Amino acid sequence: MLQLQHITKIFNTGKATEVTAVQDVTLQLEDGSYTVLIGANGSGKSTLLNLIAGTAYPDRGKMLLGAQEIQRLPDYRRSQWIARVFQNPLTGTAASLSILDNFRMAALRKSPKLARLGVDGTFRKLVAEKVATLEMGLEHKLAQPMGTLSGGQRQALTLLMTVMAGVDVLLLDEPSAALDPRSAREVMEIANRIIRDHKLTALLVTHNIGEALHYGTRLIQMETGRVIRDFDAVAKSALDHAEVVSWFDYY
Ligand SMILES: Nc1ncnc2c1ncn2[C@@H]1O[C@H](COP(=O)(O)OP(=O)(O)OP(=O)(O)O)[C@@H](O)[C@H]1O
Repeated sequence: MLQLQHITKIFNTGKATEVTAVQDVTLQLEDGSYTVLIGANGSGKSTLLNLIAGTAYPDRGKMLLGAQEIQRLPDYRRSQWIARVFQNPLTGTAASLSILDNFRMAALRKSPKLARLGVDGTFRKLVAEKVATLEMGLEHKLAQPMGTLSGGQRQALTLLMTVMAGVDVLLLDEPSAALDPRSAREVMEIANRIIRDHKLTALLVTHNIGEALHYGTRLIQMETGRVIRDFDAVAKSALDHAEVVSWFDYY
């Protein structure tokens, strides 16, 4: 379980531009849960993801992954448990390296043992098998540079790499926002399958209300750094598009 206890993040403390991006947020993300986070621009969603990933540290509060306190651990230490997929398909993978080499790098992040595995045929076979499950035909293109693939293909492979690296928590930061509608749906479906099959604890940030309603087991809304709505799976399933859009009418 990932627990956030009274997490607060303030930027530009003491200056005229001071802003409390995340304010006293307490959340428990159960193992295997899939939480969708929505909120207007500037409501603190990305900052919250940064605080969980470790690219920013909270000013106040505690964060626990299982029994371990992680709020002061740098991102590269947390990356063995926590992965993040960004909006831009170019982020997170090396464009000039082949698909296979990108998988090797992802494995290296997790464990040098896996990287040793990476130099023999077993690893290639394992990657080919996993890539085949995407049903995009990419298992025949493992030597192709990542940069030559479409955005949807890159996002799908990025998701797969995070799982092969054996993480527990997956942060999805508008992963479909830069994709055409068909690729967006494809990537969201792949993410859904991966989260379910690998029992990941997932947190998705999206501005797409359709996605927010269709995916996940919980829906949270942030406003000015605070969690203002929190719906479990049952309450979420009773929501409709118009109602969720109305939550933004204030703006
Ligand atoms: N590095 C920073 N320095 C100063 N202020 C920041 C910084 N990062 C975020 N903020 C401010 O914190 C607040 C929350 O921003 P954040 O990016 O977390 O919102 P968001 O909900 O992710 O927005 P969006 O939907 O536009 O991505 C905003 O007022 C923003 O201007």
